[in-house]
Amino acid sequence: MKIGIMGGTFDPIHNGHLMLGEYAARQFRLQKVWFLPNGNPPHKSGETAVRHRIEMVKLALEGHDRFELNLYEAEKGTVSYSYDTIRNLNELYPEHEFYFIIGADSLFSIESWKCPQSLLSDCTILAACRDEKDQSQVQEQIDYLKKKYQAGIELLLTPMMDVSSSDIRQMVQYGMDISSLVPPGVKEYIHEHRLYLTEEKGK
Ligand SMILES: Nc1ncnc2c1ncn2[C@@H]1O[C@H](COP(=O)(O)OP(=O)(O)OP(=O)(O)O)[C@@H](O)[C@H]1O
Ligand SMILES: O=C(O)c1ccc[n+]([C@@H]2O[C@H](COP(=O)([O-])O)[C@@H](O)[C@H]2O)c1
Repeated sequence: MKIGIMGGTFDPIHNGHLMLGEYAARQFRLQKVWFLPNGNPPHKSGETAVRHRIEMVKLALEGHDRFELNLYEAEKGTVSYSYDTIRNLNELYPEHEFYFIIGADSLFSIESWKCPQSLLSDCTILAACRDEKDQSQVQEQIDYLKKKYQAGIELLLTPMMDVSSSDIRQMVQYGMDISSLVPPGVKEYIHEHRLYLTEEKGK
């Protein structure tokens, strides 16, 4: 089966993440997209407790038949590096073909990730470009990485969706309405558990 991997901190998950999963599935005929909230992100700190982030992912995925929650990184207990996740998923599920979905900006930093050669050899990367004017720059970077690492990287075209988890956290703190940015269940969860009301996040 062709499986998309959407890794992220999802603090909180938002409509941009869901849109990315939908476009990847449609454009590359992925049968499933697995959402992997990371327990200990390699590049961020002070994130909300993983149990909250998992619950919000569960609520957001309701009604999306192709989307599934995968707890591999969340339950790992150590920092989750993408190369290690993909290597382990390939071992656990040799019958599947994995497509790692990332924002195109990550393509410009992926060489500083842990073991990029391993990650780039073990799966196909789908790099989402959100801005048409940047498309040629992104294509140049794809060509560079493909040549250097013999990598499989494809351009994923998505509409521009100007939303990020950091914006949402700030909006909640300022008492602003986030209804258009997250699924209703996620909005309710954030309010019920009083997440993001202060700079210190829910533990
Ligand atoms: N609005 C969006 N449109 C398309 N892709 C997005 C969008 N927001 C995030 N992504 C992608 O989703 C993946 C997971 O992102 P993450 O969970 O870090 O969310 P984020 O909104 O970027 O968070 P933060 O604002 O806290 O950095 C990344 O590959 C990121 O590039
Ligand atoms: O493996 C790494 O070194 C690495 C470094 C930065 C980010 N990642 C992964 O990339 C995905 C999206 O990360 P980000 O920074 O866009 O939120 C998420 O699954 C992270 O675990 C992975």
